[in-house]
Amino acid sequence: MPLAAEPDDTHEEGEDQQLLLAKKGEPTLEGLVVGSYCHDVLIRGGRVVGETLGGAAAFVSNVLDAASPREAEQGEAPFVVVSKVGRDFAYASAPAPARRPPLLCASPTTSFHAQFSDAAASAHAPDRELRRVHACDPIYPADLPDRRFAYGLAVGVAGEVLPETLERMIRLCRAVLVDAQALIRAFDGDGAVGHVALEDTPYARLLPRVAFLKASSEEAPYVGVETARRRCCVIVTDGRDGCRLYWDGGEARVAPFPAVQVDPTGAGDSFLAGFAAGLLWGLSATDAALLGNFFGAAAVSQVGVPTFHPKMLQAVKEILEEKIAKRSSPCINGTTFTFDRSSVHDELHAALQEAARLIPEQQQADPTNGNCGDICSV
Ligand SMILES: Nc1ncnc2c1ncn2[C@@H]1O[C@H](COP(=O)(O)OP(=O)(O)OP(=O)(O)O)[C@@H](O)[C@H]1O
Ligand SMILES: O[C@H]1[C@H](O)[C@@H](O)[C@H](O)[C@@H](O)[C@H]1O
Repeated sequence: MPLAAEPDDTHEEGEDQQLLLAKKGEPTLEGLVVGSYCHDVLIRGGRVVGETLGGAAAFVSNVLDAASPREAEQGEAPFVVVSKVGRDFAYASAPAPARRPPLLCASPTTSFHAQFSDAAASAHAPDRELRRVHACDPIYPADLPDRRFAYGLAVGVAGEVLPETLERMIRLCRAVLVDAQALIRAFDGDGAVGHVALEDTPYARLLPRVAFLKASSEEAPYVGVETARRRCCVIVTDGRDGCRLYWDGGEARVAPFPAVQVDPTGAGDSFLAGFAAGLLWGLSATDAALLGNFFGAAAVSQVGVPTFHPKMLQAVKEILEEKIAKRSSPCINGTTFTFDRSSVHDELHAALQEAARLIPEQQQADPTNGNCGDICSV
């Protein structure tokens, strides 16, 4: 694994201007995912019921690889992951880190204990109590590659995406999508995860330069949706109820897909990546959120980072190719977005609902699933 760079915040605006022109031969829809892989320990009733690869970067990579349109039929989806782990990292050979290796640091890998309680089975209780047990180094601006990207995803889990790092992402990427959990998490002396008001953080001033901010319903009060929607499009996810989008001048509810939830971990991450993939396919934000909901539902159906059934992915790809023949242009590649539900929204939902029937097939096919038992049955 490559070694992490030393902190260095010497990049200047002028220097970044040099990067504005994409170099010949670079993929035009290349993405930049920033946030660290981590270790997740899942605990129920005082007993460890699962130990898995975690970190939004892992869930996001998994979905982007599965759902992004490919410029060529073969090969990996074009995106780079900037992530940090310690020498204790236990999942270097798992598919996401193996494809896009993290930077190696002297500090230990970020690690979370997720405590599930029976209350989590009720509709709107918080899914789990999270405690950060170890924190790896932050990701510094100098850790980001010196080139332009079509889009960026800021998906920290433990405060590793510093304000200056987000600012550099904004300079490097044409459109940046941010998970609020990267901005508003606070940790007490015991590592318990709490939240601070976004407005009180140094990230607040960057919001007008962010395209989309995604928050869970638990995080939404700290984001201040009414203020934030005047600066960027805010998406509030609400578990099995799907999500809502709020932009300056409009809002939309996007219906969920049915799922048998066994582990809610990574639902929000998978949602955001599915949403980004939808934008890459040229969908409006409200239509792209259908793909977010689809992959959120697929994520909760398995423990840890899900493995998608090839038949399901093929079905999704065929649906997108068919329905999006009527698309305008890839929104993520420009500076303006369309938000409203399109005329194909309901057709797309119905077709994806058919594909969602194939989600449980993976659970049966993958022998590593089910060994942990249900983490959080509902
Ligand atoms: N039980 C469920 N059934 C169907 N879809 C679900 C379910 N739970 C989550 N989803 C989908 O995933 C999306 C994200 O879920 P949620 O709102 O729970 O995110 P989150 O709290 O950020 O998740 P996490 O922090 O665990 O990654 C939802 O908007 C929904 O589309
Ligand atoms: O692996 C999980 C996942 O990335 C969640 O989205 C995040 O909330 C947790 O902190 C992390 O441990």
